[in-house]
Amino acid sequence: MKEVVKIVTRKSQLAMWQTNYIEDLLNEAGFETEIIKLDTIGDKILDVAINKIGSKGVFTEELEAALYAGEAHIAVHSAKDMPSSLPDGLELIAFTKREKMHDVLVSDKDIDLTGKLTIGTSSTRRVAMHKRFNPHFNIVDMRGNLQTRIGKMRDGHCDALHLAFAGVHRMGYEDLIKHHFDLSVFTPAVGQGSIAIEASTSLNPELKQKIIEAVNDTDTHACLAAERAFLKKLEGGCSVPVFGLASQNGDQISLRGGIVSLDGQTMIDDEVTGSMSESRELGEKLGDMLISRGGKELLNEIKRGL
Ligand SMILES: NCc1[nH]cc(CCC(=O)O)c1CC(=O)O
Repeated sequence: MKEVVKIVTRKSQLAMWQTNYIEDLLNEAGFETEIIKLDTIGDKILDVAINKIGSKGVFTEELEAALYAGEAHIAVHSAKDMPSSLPDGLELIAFTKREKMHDVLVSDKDIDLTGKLTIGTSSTRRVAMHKRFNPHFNIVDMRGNLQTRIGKMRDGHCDALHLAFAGVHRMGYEDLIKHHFDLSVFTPAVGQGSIAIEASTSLNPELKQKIIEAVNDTDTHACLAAERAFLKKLEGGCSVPVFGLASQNGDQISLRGGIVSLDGQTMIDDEVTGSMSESRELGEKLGDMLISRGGKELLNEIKRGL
């Protein structure tokens, strides 16, 4: 008899794509899989901006309850949606090989970036970056899953949606991409493009090891360790305008990251390079560098303004 891995996930189409991707990896490794689908607060409350809902784990808490209760062995998340600190007794055990990390503009129309475009997004990072780099854009809040947002765009709420390439690609909307943002200018949120596996620290160690072997990409894991350590130093979640992206070259990791004020006026950013075996320390180092340049004060000011 094959061993069964019980997987808990959100119900959205993107979450299901990502869960099916994990299922395939586990099935190839000889496991059977069972899916439990749950709604999170982030899925239920759609008329409030994410940073106003208040809870840090808006897309994670209900899934974590299933892990605590032992109803599921693992939860599947977009790595980007994971707070930098997890609740006691839970850990991220694996990260999948990353999809392309950059952001894109999606639209039915031809897009002229020099024009007065109305852009839909619910990310404070994207709003702040546009205020800095594209102050002529009009930004409107756009919540909901990808399908809902595209529907709202087609109803005339905005000219284009600002989204992660990864989600657009996974949902098959690539032909609507009208612009690819440059990674070095429009640096993504920490974790963008990777799928994270969360488990209880009391998960059977042998099962945990087998799941890691089936799912984890070592290079991505090292990059995400650096990015998440950086975010943790800044005590940031996915709702603050912090960006961070690590890339790996041989046994070296380079990490670029920063904070941008909500009005786009102030940006503190820097880059560090170091050994892949010390990726977490590298992230902490970059965090400390930004803090010494006034990063904490900037973040406090941002949090007051949210
Ligand atoms: N914030 C929601 C979210 N979480 C993960 C993705 C896309 C997939 C990914 O980045 O891994 C998205 C949508 C988006 O930002 O466009």
